[in-house]
Parts: sequence; structure tokens; C-alpha cells
Amino acid sequence: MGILEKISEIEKEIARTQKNKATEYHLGLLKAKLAKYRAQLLEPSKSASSKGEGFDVMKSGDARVALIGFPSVGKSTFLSLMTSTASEAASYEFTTLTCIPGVIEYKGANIQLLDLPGIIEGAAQGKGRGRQVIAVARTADVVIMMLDATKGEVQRSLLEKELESVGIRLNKHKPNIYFKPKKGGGISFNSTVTLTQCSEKLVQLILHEYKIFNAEVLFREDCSPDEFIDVIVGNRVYMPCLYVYNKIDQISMEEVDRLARKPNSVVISCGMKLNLDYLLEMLWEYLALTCIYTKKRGQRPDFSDAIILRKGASVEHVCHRIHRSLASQFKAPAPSTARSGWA
Ligand SMILES: Nc1nc2c(ncn2[C@@H]2O[C@H](COP(=O)(O)OP(=O)(O)OP(=O)(O)O)[C@@H](O)[C@H]2O)c(=O)[nH]1
Ligand SMILES: [K+]
Ligand SMILES: [Mg+2]
Repeated sequence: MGILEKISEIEKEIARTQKNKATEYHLGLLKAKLAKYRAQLLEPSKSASSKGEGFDVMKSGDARVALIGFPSVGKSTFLSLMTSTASEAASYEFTTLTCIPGVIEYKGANIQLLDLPGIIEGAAQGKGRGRQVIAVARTADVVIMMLDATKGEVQRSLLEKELESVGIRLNKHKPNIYFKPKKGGGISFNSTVTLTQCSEKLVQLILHEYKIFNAEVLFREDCSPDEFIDVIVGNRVYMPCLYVYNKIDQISMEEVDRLARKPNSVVISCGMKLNLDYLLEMLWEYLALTCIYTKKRGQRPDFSDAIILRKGASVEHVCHRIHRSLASQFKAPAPSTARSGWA
């Protein structure tokens, strides 16, 4: 049996297995197996897809946003509208065949927006240019999943499944589990909260499936078996995702209203330029960038020229952006002197 068949067998078994106390270990094991096969599937041909016409676009600007979606949902139309770059748009599918970067200028920041070929079901397994598109998505700070508002929910769940299967986790945070493989001593298991989805036995079973017999595990939140598997496998990408429903000029007001109320969602029309400002505001929020304005002592700050930083950036980062040598000079003097420069 090939890997693809094995994966589909396990998926089927998971689907037909009822979820209850009696089956939880069985399900946990199946999920661990599934994650293993998926990893195998992605590894060998990784080099093949990054060779040749890869979409190696240089990272530039303060942040990167990737446009993911089915063909003809309006990704290129959107890029041409928001940036000074023109990307060909047409009514036939797969108009865009490569990665086209543009820049959105917003609040003094340069946000790199990447237009990509449309992806379809099976993309993760290499259909179309799916693998290359997904590889680019992994490098983004935020994904915009563009959806055709006239097509209902199918597109969204199919694409979520594709991204999920290659280890991209949308709008989720990294599970708060401490996990450290050891040389000996068996498996030590602890939790700081009450666990409702995992138990010591299940954790051991899953670890054994990965041939891990010595490790320290500490659950700091009530995680699911899938989340624990993510921690063991590693290389997961946790990424904010905005679901953007385009072409709302084609649907009823009631339907627009329904879509707009969904979490992490924005409704727009590129054709009629509707709600694009709001989308930018949301995008800014999801990027979580911080603007820092510098000023000379006794003068007002220059609000036209910001230093753009990621959330969680330190004073050292700020120093580095001003001048390479500033950080080392900054630390040296007594605190009072240091502070006066920043008053
Ligand atoms: N009615 C309507 N049509 C739109 C809207 N936005 C884009 N379109 C049309 O949708 C078609 C596809 O647009 P593209 O921008 O080429 O779509 P794409 O997602 O880049 O497509 P691929 O590159 O093939 O994946 C074009 O005919 C656009 O004019 C919109 O808001 N409303
Ligand atoms: K198109
Ligand atoms: Mg396109």
C-alpha cells in the first residue's frame, strides 16, 4: 500500500470510529500514525518542488501577507487594487502561474502582499502548484484566504484541510506543553491543569508510536491529542488568517450580513471597491505591528517616519533599527543617562 492509500485508510477509520471514552486511545494512536505518514509524504519530494521554478520571492518590507485561494476568486484583482503592481486578472482559472509581489503602504509600513496561483483540493499532495504555493504561505506573517462569496462554505473548509495537513495552524496558538526528549529515565508526565482530553496513558501510547520512551512532558493547558502530536512532531506553523469573502456584489444583503459575522472574516467586493478600508484595518490588527516614533529632546516626534516593529520587540531591536552600534552604546552608560536619550 502506498502512503496516500494508508493515509486515506486511516482517515476513513477515524471518521467511522465513534468518539467516546472507550475509543480515545485507539483514536489517539490513529492520529499519531496519520501525522507520521503525512510527514513522510511531504519530506522526500520537498527538494524537488523547491528546485526549478520555485517562487523564491525576496522578503521585503516590514511584513509579508500571502493570498491563498481557489482559482478566480479575485486574488490578482485585489493585488492590483491595493498595490502599484499590476497582476493579470481574467475570468478563466489559473490566470496567475507564479508568485507576484506588491507593496501595500499603510500607516508608514510597507507590507509585502503576494499574489499566488489558485490552489485546489489536493494541493498539499502536489496538485497544480499547490506545494509551491503552500511553501510560500508558510513564510508569511498573515495569510489572507480569499473566498468567492457566491460559492458558500466549501472552498473554506477544503483549503483549511489542505493547510492543516501540511502543518499550518490557522488562528491557533502554540499548545502550552513542555516537551523534552531525554536519554533515559522513562516518561515523566505532569500537568498544571485538569486534563479532559488527554491522560498519562494516552500520552505514553502516542509517544511510543513515535518510538519515544524517555521524555519529560508537562501540560500547562487542557490540550487535545492532536495538539500534543503537533508538539512532538514540531515544525508546525502557527499563523493568523483572515478569511476574505470577495464578490459580495453578487450575493444578497442577508448573505453578506451572515458572512460578515463569522469570526476572523471580512466581506469585500474588489469589483465595486467595497469595504477595502476595513479589510486594511483588520489586516493591520492581525499583523500586530507596532509603530515607534523617535524624537529629539525638546522637540515633537516626527509622525511621518516610524520605526515598524513586531509585537514583543525589545528596546534592543529598536536600537538596532536606528543604528547597528547603538545597542552596545545604549547598555554601557548608567541607567539615568540611557533613559535621558529616550525621554
Ligand atoms: N463580480 C465580481 N467579480 C470580480 C470581483 N473581483 C474579481 N472579479 C472577477 O473575477 C475574475 C477572476 O479574477 P482574478 O483576479 O483573475 O482571480 P484570481 O483569484 O487571481 O484567479 P487565478 O489567478 O486564476 O487563480 C475576473 O473576471 C475578475 O474581474 C468582484 O468583487 N466582483
Ligand atoms: K482568474
Ligand atoms: Mg490570479
